[in-house]
Amino acid sequence: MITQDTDFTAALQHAIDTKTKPVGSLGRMEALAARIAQIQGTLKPSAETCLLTIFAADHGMAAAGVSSYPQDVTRQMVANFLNGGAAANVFARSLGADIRIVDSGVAGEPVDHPALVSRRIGAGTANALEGPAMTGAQVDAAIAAGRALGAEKTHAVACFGEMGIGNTSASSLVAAKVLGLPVEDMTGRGTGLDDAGLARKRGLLGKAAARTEAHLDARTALMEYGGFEIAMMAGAMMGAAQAGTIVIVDGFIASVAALCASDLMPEAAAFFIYAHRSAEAGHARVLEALDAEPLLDLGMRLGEGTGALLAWPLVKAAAAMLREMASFDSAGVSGPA
Ligand SMILES: O=C(O)c1ccc[n+]([C@@H]2O[C@H](COP(=O)([O-])O)[C@@H](O)[C@H]2O)c1
Ligand SMILES: Cc1cc2nc[nH]c2cc1C
Repeated sequence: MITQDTDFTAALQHAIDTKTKPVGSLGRMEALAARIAQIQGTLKPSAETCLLTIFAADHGMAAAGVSSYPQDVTRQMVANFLNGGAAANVFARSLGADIRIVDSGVAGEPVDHPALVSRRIGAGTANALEGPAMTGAQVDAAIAAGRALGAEKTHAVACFGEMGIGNTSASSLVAAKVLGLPVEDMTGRGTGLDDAGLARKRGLLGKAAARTEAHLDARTALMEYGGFEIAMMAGAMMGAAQAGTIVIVDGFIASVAALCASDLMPEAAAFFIYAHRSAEAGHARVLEALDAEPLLDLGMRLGEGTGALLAWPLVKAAAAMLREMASFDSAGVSGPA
């Protein structure tokens, strides 16, 4: 938990305001720097290292045709991540971030690769359109496994991403239940459904939502509708916050995981920095509920942690500004007249 006192907060604002720039001229970068300083409890923060963890899992719902891509893509993309060919790999390499891939529950036989981190809860969830996606034991195991991974403090910044065909459906249902809103308002095109596909998805998710009460706590919502990767990511966000690590939250699915993490562990929310506004309908509602204004708006809707990676340089630069910029005093520059 962040427990910086009012002296620290005052000293922090003073440090930002006395940098060699007109007061407030670095705009939102100033609030970002302050946030990082609060998280790290120092006026000389640093965000020089970054680890992206991608959680992959499958969804029983995928078989009902809620996505424009087949379920096999989840497994094929895991191979692509391991071969370094996905957008997340390219962005991570380009920016100097590290990356690890976690099998949270990909359908079929376990993927066999030396670099893959296996935390399989099962071979995909059950079909949440018909009954609970997972058991109580499975949701608890997924959260616990994520929490342990997130708590490993190896980097200053943790980005979390996901891969799972059907997981925008799972996320829409989880968000709707946690927020007590109609799932129709939360449902979007995911990987790219056309109008007919979206209408069909809306109908299916509406029926799935009708199985349970309008409002559910985060654990129950994850159990009824979630995915192993979403629950594991929520746990990882909680673990990272507990370890004092800055968490950069990616797009729609990651924000739903952050919503769940904030519900399960309210003090974790102070460690979350929202990377970007996804083009997925429903993200705006979730961001609003979280009172979050993301750093970027690039029209992206890929997932994999790609938006989080792109936000990391801003986080890194904001920390460097506070740590390294001269003050009016130290540089001998005249302050405001
Ligand atoms: O992160 C986002 O905002 C986002 C928005 C739409 C789709 N995705 C990605 O697309 C996949 C889920 O889409 P769908 O249509 O299969 O539910 C999953 O692998 C996500 O990483 C991700
Ligand atoms: C190709 C592809 C890559 C992805 N990465 C994240 N979600 C994805 C969905 C698809 C379909």
